[in-house]
Amino acid sequence: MRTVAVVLAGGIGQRVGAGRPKQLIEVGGRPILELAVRAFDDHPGIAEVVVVMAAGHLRAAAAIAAPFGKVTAVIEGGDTRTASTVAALRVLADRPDGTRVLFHDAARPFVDAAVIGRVLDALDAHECVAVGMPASDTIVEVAGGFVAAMPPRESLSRFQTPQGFRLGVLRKAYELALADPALRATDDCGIVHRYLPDVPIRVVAGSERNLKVTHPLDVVVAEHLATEPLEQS
Ligand SMILES: Nc1ccn([C@@H]2O[C@H](COP(=O)(O)OP(=O)(O)OP(=O)(O)O)[C@@H](O)[C@H]2O)c(=O)n1
Ligand SMILES: C[C@](O)(CO)[C@H](O)COP(=O)(O)O
Repeated sequence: MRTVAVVLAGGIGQRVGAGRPKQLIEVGGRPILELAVRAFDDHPGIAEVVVVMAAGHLRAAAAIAAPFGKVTAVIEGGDTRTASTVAALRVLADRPDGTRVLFHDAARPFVDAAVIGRVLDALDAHECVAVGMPASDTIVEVAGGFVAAMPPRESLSRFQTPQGFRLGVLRKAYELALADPALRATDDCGIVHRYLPDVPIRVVAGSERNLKVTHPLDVVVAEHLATEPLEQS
């Protein structure tokens, strides 16, 4: 079954504050968006790439995507990451439920073939796959300025992307989510977990290099990684 990668670049990068979407910033001389698209275009397990771009920047995204033979569409995203995923699901409306689809943050330019490969392998046996890394800080739940819960650190995982799905499962989860006026989510596995709780979500290992460029400091780290790659971990 054909596998489609969706590169979500619909955000405006408010926290980085570069005055333009952070995925257009260059690290190591290449736009962050280009690096993310390249990772999927290069991967032999990916047949097609869809780019979801922030409104007002489609021309820039199309120019970046033009050299990549697997890119079939560059579309406009929505106001939230969730709305951008929905825009991609619309473009994929005619695809069979069994289609495998990977959703990736454009803001993670250093995703590599090994991580993508682990997601693809896990999708052979599972309908929903997340990428996680062990927590290194102690993470607590805080309510009203006080610690409310301290889950054991060994049970916690920091999610990265790509997140992989059988298209039919993600469609169903989003159908239920969009009917919920209280819908709030920070990722697509979260939508499946909340609205289709019986669907197991397999977690495979990510990589420390697969960081998300979120704050100005991350741009500095990304520039360093782009020019002086560290040992893979
Ligand atoms: N409306 C949105 C918001 C986010 N994203 C994408 O989802 C990924 C993770 O989002 P985030 O890091 O929050 O990016 P921004 O929304 O751009 O950042 P900020 O919240 O600081 O504005 C990014 O690749 C971003 O482009 C998207 O496709 N559509
Ligand atoms: C999907 C994600 O990258 C998993 O860690 C994360 O939830 C995205 O969050 P953001 O606030 O949209 O950057």
